[in-house]
Amino acid sequence: MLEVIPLAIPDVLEIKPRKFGDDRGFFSETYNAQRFAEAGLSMPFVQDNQSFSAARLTLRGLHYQTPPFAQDKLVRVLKGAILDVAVDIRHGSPTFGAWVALHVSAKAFNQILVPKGFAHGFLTLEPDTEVFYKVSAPYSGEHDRGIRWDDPQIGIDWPLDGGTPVLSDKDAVAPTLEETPVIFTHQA
Ligand SMILES: Cc1cn([C@H]2C[C@H](O)[C@@H](COP(=O)(O)OP(=O)(O)O[C@H]3O[C@H](C)C(=O)[C@H](O)[C@H]3O)O2)c(=O)[nH]c1=O
Repeated sequence: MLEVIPLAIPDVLEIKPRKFGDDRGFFSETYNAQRFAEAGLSMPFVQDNQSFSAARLTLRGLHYQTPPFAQDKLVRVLKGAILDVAVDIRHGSPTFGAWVALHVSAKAFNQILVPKGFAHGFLTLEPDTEVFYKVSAPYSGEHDRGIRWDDPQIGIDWPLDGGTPVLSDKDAVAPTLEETPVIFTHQA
């Protein structure tokens, strides 16, 4: 019922729920707490988010919330496609400052699980892209933090093809990882 594939940073997972197709179309349980628990994923999702980005090359991120409002995120695309990126910001992690990316799209019907301790962002690859994601802690504006999408020390290879990303004012002035205090530490 659930395919779980660790990415290059194995804490970050690709998830593929089962899809039941028939003459009408398809049905899928896109989230099932029991199935997730059976796969060792028992984070308690408490909030659903949805964002719509009209322009291709809209870039949202890199974001995270500080404890006690740190969030695990289960991200999928209802319409269009994104390159979804997770950056390990756990001090002491062997992959601290490293990033991993996954193409997530309505067509692929895949999801990405980004755990606490990672900064998260995505670049839309098509216009009118709609992203839906579950988070394991409620929003808290005062705990909402960002890191530069183009931090040279992280070096994310965003597929901009020479284009300029559409950014929020907040994301345009985010600090670098180096300028960010220690918030998460790696639990070996
Ligand atoms: C995230 C969030 C935002 N808001 C309000 C705050 C702002 O007035 C407005 C837009 O927020 P923001 O510009 O932070 O939205 P995004 O740039 O899409 O941020 C999100 O996108 C990146 C990819 C993430 O990983 C985070 O989930 C989240 O930070 O919605 C809420 O009321 N609740 C929320 O949970």
